[in-house]
Amino acid sequence: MQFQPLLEDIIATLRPELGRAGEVASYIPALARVPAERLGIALRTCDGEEAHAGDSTTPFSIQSISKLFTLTLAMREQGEALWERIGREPSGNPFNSLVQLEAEMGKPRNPFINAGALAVADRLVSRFDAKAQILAFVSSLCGEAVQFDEEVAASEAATGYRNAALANFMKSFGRIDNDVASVLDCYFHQCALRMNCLQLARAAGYLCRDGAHPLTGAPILTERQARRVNALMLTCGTYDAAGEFAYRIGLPCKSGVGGGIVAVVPDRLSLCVWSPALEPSGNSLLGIKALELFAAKTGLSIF
Ligand SMILES: NC(=O)CC[C@H](N)C(=O)O
Repeated sequence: MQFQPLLEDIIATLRPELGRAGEVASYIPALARVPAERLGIALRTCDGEEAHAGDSTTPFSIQSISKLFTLTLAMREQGEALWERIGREPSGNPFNSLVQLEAEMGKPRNPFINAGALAVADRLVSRFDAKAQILAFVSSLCGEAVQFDEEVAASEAATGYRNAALANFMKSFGRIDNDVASVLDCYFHQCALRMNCLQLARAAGYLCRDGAHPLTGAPILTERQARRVNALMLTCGTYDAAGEFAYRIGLPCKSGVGGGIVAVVPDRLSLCVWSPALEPSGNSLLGIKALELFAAKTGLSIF
């Protein structure tokens, strides 16, 4: 398949829609300043072929896409024990919702909502210098040094009242071991990783290769674990829009409020789209359309 002209065609088709609809996330002040009129797409196949178009090398804040990488680190470290603290069911609620946590005694529904990612961050903070580990891991996956955007991390820390509430609430149920401040610091930094579409398409490559490192082939996860991360992405990776994503796109996806979405075609390729204007559930509006076009034009889907 000729991926480069296909990606260029998707960008050309959607470019006229830039700036027309959706809202850039404004609840994190540093994100509100990102221009909405950006659109990039990149992919990397299992054989190492790459294609990219539009704003595919412009760095952005990966936000909740980071939940993929921290979950992977925690699965590597903890194996099945991780699931004593975190569930595996879609929440059907916004990513930062508090409502289920009380009824479910502080056990988050899944690792991709904020509460779940905070519980994962707690596991990582217990084990090692979590921020350094995350940077080293993600840099290794994409083969380039990635950095935290300290301005975004500070901006989240200054306004992250809901995340602080979620972490404190879980702590009150005895489900967070470390002090809340260090768990939040880890979480705000992982969300503030700055990467571009091409780096993310590379970094997510282990998910289309049965857990093998995208560049070296070394095992990152077992085949079974990789399959399970894909299952969680499909059911929980795009919050309360997961059903709509499965219906329209049919691929495991993980989104972030920075406007990025990573998608996986198992045994074929990993891809990333980016456009900062979001629909109401916090997923990139044109990112969804780009993935929908990609799935329609290639016929690639898990169904
Ligand atoms: N969905 C997201 O990308 C949310 C991440 C964001 N940092 C938050 O905690 O609200």
